[in-house]
Amino acid sequence: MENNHHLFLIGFMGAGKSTVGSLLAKKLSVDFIDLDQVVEDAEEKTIPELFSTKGERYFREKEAEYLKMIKGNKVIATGGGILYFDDTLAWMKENGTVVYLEAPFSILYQRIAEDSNRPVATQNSKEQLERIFTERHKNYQRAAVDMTVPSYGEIEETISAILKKIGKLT
Ligand SMILES: Nc1ncnc2c1ncn2[C@@H]1O[C@H](COP(=O)(O)OP(=O)(O)OP(=O)(O)O)[C@@H](O)[C@H]1O
Ligand SMILES: O=C(O)C1=C[C@@H](O)[C@@H](O)[C@H](O)C1
Ligand SMILES: [Mg+2]
Repeated sequence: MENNHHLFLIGFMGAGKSTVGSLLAKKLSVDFIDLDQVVEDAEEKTIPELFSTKGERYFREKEAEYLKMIKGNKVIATGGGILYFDDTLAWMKENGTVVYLEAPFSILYQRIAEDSNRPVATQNSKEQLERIFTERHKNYQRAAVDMTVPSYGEIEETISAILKKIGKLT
């Protein structure tokens, strides 16, 4: 059986995975999948509803399960907690390229602070969130050693940097 060749965008909440992912997919003329949206559609609940009714662990399990069902050659915006289970990264590496959209915590915090759709952001203080960020940043970087792209300037620059990294732009 042939492997998939997806492009997985990973990174903290507000890193731009959804925004960049959808524009990038258009440029590459491939389908875009927002994994958070896939989970919400399949479960017929919003992410805050899933967290409050079924719990975080249930959401994480479903997120990993639905990710592994995606076939083909797509740009996939993952959820910020996609590295929750170790084997998810192994699966992503076997099924495509993992790109980390990186930005400093101060910028990410500004982007997510006003939004109530991210339970991990609303349920933690700024200090707690920064600790979560510091821990995850190490893991995101390790997961995408040569594929880390700045995501705090112009969106077009982020897209060009990804295209360069994946060899679609010289
Ligand atoms: N260079 C950039 N790259 C990506 N996003 C940027 C950039 N500059 C500004 N932004 C803004 O940052 C926000 C990123 O939000 P987005 O919802 O795409 O993040 P996300 O990574 O999908 O978050 P989540 O994990 O919560 O789904 C958007 O409002 C986007 O316009
Ligand atoms: O960083 C996280 O843990 C999350 C990020 C979002 O993309 C969603 O997947 C959900 O809100 C959890
Ligand atoms: Mg998103």
